[in-house]
Amino acid sequence: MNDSVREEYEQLVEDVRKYRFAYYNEDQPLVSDAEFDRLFHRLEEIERMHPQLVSQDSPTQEVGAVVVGGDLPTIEHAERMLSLDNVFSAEELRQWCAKTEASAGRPVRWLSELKIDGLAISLRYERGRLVSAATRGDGRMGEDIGVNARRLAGVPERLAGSGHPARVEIRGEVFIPVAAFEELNRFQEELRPRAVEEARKRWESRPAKTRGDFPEELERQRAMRRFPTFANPRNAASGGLRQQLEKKDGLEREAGEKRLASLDLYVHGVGAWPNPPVAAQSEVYDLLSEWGLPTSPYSRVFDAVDGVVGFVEAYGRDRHSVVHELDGIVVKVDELDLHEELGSTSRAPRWAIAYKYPPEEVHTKLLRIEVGVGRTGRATPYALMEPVLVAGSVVRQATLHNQDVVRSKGVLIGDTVVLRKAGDVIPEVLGAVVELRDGTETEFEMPRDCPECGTELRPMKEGDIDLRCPNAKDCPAQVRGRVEHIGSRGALDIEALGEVTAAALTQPVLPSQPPLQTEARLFDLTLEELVPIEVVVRDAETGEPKLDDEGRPVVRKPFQRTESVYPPEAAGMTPAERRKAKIRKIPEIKPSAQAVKLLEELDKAKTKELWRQLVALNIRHVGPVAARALADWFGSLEAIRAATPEEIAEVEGVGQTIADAVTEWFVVDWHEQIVESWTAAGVRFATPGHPGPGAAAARGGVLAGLSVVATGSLEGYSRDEAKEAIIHAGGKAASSVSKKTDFVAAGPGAGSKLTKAEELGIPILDAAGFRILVTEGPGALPGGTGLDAAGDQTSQNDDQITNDDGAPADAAGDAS
Ligand SMILES: NC(=O)c1ccc[n+]([C@@H]2O[C@H](COP(=O)([O-])OP(=O)(O)OC[C@H]3O[C@@H](n4cnc5c(N)ncnc54)[C@H](O)[C@@H]3O)[C@@H](O)[C@H]2O)c1
Ligand SMILES: [Zn+2]
Repeated sequence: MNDSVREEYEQLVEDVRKYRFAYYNEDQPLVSDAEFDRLFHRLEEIERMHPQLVSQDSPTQEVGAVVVGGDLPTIEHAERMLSLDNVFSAEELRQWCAKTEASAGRPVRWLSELKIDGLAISLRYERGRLVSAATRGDGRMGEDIGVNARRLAGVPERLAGSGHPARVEIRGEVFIPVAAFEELNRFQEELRPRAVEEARKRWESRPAKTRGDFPEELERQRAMRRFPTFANPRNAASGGLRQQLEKKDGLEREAGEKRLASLDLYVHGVGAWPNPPVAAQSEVYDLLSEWGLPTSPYSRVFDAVDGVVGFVEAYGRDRHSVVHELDGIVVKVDELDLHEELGSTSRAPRWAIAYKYPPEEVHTKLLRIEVGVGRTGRATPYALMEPVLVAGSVVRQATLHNQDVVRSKGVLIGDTVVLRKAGDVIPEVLGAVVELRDGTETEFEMPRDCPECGTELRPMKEGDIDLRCPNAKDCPAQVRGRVEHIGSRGALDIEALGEVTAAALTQPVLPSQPPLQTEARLFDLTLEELVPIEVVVRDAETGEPKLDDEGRPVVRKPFQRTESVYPPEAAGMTPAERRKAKIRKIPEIKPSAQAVKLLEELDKAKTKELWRQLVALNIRHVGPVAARALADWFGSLEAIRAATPEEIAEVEGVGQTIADAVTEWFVVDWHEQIVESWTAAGVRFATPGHPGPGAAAARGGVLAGLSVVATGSLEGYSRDEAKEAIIHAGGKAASSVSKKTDFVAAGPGAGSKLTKAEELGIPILDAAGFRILVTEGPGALPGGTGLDAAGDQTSQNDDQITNDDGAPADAAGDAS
């Protein structure tokens, strides 16, 4: 063996010891579990290759924590508590099962259980009475957590039933269920303002002359440290069980009580019980359950390994359907006589194995915090991290929402942070690994000015946490957002106008003056303007510029292509003449197909429906549904502009919020300019043939005064089309069923709205009935109008349909 291996080995031993201590004794992991497992595996590998290295005190021979020197007294286990060996793939699992069956010399039944991500405890019962409770510790000695364990719901003071052994150690896992964990963190949050208030009281009780100003910010930060957001349930459970409540008082005591109350337990084994009256581990569980101990409802026994692998795969897909966090599956030989026969190593039994799922929580480095500005001007800080694989995808960016969230997470730039994929998709920074700081980390400061246009950020309303860039008119980020929105499917649906094109038009590298400083000139764009544009290619996910091999941003020219053509002097020459004159083709810059398409599509968009034009104006709250209602009622932008807020609010499907937003929109100069220049460019802000405001109702539309709910999928109508048909017929397209609803049209997939309608006795129509209703009116329905059941003809404006974002989530794709 060479020196470098020895060196690596010694480093590994040292690291594993250090990480274990931090993890078990301080509930403060320094590396992620995946990283720890990797190091541990490497250690095992080196020892397999160089057995002479293995000494008794190698970490591979030990169960885990060091228990001496802590705050709690220690207790010796009657039988050692062991850890488990790991496998990381179905392949390794099958190999392990095959090997185990070979050692057993006969087929084995496999008990498969969820591996609970909690901490192991041992409950010692003598003749059915609880005498002590301890953590696993180093396997021989554990910490005495009897006082707290006695308060867990799953720990009976006396076992139920009879025939209890003289002595038995019941092993289990203490954990915090996912739901309780979320509640616990909410509780911690609620304690913080209370802590600040207490501090304020103490401050007020001091003589006014000496006390100075109340240090509110300082107290807020102190409260954050006293009642932090827990990063994961396992560590919160471990600390919760090992806390000494009697030493706490006040809010700390309350927090401790809450934490203890959030703990739960499943038992999964026994120790120091020489002759249990059963033959299988699964039967042990039945017995424990009869004794009143909580066993896991998720365990299954399989005759063949395929069943086990299926179990592993099923929970791999469905991890979040379980009440607790799990980090793997534990597979145990069910037959107890084989446990004896197979025995254990000094660290783990040979009759059980833990299959570990890939991690969903990882550590990575927080490189920078940047601030993005969106369509409505909101400034959102987001974390840029060293790329890391979590739950199957590479993550490098996560939103931090606002400056308060950054502060409450306590992360500094340069920190090692804990990253999790929440709800399986959205990456979330949970917090920092404070112990790994080296002093070079810096605090994030929310920039004073908009990073895109330099205007000072401010809250729009008093008390708003979010800061916004007030420069709505020509902040490039906001213009880019609005232009992209104009192209989206819920607005003018312009395929060539996606995010890259929007960026090219509003924030190009070249020319230095972007073609669009606001959206006013959108319909005046010319090929000549488009062709020279150069834009930086940005990562769709992070918004960061993509870099080439030499670290320079990748720049594209989406609107130009190069074509080789003969120069003008070659005009009219034959190929032979050109050859003779040595005239070659020269490259010439031409508009790309993308440029041509964009202008064509823009041209077509000018005469699209009025409601689409309204959505394209980016008026707050005016999304497709509200825009349709406005367009149907007023028939033109001119009529909408001429209306008072009261008149607008009276339109079915529109309420005061939208009405105010619309009226306020017209007051702004540069908004008027948009309307003017779009009109001049040929945008049609009117529905041809519309007879004027209130037409449908004035015409006495067939549904005038009636409220209709459409639910489920109605053949021949999309959701929006169904609403549109109702509004068009002069009716009110309501989104929830109430006593005021006159008809419910229900197709396949209709859920609670249909049930509600049945309960209320509201007439229910299928797609065919709905078609008759919206075209010919209720009188034409087969079997009469059904209006007897629906008394109220003057349904009110009670459910206005607003959409804060003003658009559906799907934006048009970018063809470039
Ligand atoms: N991040 C770090 O720095 C760090 C340090 C040390 C250990 N760790 C992590 O701790 C774990 C290793 O510790 P370990 O020795 O406790 O091993 P382990 O967690 O891999 O497996 C053994 C434990 O699983 C528990 N368990 C859960 N459900 C069970 C069930 N149904 N049946 C039987 N046992 C069940 C038992 O308490 C048992 O002691 C690894 O996940 C490792 O990544 C992390
Ligand atoms: Zn700005």
